[in-house]
Amino acid sequence: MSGQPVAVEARDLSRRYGAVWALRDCGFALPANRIVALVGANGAGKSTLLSIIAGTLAASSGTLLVHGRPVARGRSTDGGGRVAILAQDKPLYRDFTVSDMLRFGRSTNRVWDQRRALSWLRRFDVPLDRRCGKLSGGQRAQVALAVALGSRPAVLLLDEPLANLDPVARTEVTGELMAEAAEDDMTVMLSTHIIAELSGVGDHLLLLDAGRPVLTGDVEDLLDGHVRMTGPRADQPPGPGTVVQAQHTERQSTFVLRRPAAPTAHAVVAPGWTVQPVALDELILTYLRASSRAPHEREAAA
Ligand SMILES: Nc1ncnc2c1ncn2[C@@H]1O[C@H](COP(=O)(O)OP(=O)(O)OP(=O)(O)O)[C@@H](O)[C@H]1O
Repeated sequence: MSGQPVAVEARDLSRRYGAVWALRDCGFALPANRIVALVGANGAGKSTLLSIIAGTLAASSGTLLVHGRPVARGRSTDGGGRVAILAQDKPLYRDFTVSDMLRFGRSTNRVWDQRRALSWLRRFDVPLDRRCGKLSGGQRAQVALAVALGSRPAVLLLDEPLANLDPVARTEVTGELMAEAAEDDMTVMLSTHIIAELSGVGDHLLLLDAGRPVLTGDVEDLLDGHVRMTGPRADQPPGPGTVVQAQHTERQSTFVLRRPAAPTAHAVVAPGWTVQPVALDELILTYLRASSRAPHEREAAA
C-alpha cells in the first residue's frame, strides 16, 4: 500500500447493535481507483461497514475516512470524497421508464453525468423506454448501476450487486467497472458472500469475519505471498513463514504458509515436500477457518 493514494481508511472502527458487535476494532486502508472485494459470510458486517462509509449509519466508536476526510453520519463527505451506495434492494420506481430514472438521477444529484449513465445502459442493451417494473432482475441492476455511475462518485459502494446477473454478465460488469475505476478516478467497493465466484471480481481484498478484518491486501500479492506445503508428518513446516493452517494425518502434514515479506532467494524444498500455490477461494476459506473465534468474543456486555 505504501505510496498509493488511499480511498477509504478505518481506524479502530466499531459498531454494535445492542449486545451484538457488527464491526469490532477494524483498521484498514484501501487503495484508490481499484475494485475492492469486500468478502465475508452472512452476518460478517459487510452491509454495516458499507453503510458507515456511505454516511447513512453512525459508528459506535472509531474513525472512518474517505479520501482523508472523516465521514459524518447523515451526509457524505464533499469535495474529493463523494460516495454513492447501491444497496441490496436496488431502489427503482416500477412505473418509471429507464429514461425517467436517469432524469430522476439528474434532479437528485448535485453532480450528474448523463453521457456516462447512458453509455453504461447502451453497453448492456437496456431499453430506455421500458418501465423499470417490466425489466429483468439483471436489467434492473444495470439501471441502478447506471444511476450510481451517473452521480460520478469518488467511491462507489455496491452491496451484493451482482446477485441477479448471470455469470457472463457478471464478468462483463466487473470488467467494465475496473475500466471505469482506472479511467475516472473511482474506487469501487463490492461486497459478496459468494466466495466461489470471487475470482476476477476485485483486485484488492478485504475479508471480514465476525466483524473483524482477517485478511486484506492486493489479490496478486496475497496469492504470491502464500503457499501450501505437503510432506511427511512434521510439527513445523520445512520452510520460513507464518503458519496460517496446519493439517496432519498419521503420515502426512499440510501447511498453508504466509511467506516472509522478503523471501529468502530461492526457497529450497526439503526432500519429500511439495510446494503449491493457493487459489483465492481456498485462501479465504483457510483464513476464515483459522480466525473462527469463540462466540463470547463477538458479543459485548450490553
Ligand atoms: N439493525 C440491526 N439490528 C440488530 N442487529 C443487526 C442490525 N443490522 C445488522 N445486525 C447484525 O449485525 C451483524 C452484521 O450484519 P450485516 O448486515 O452488516 O452483515 P453482512 O455481512 O452484510 O451480512 P449478509 O451477507 O447476510 O448481508 C449481524 O450479526 C446482524 O445480525
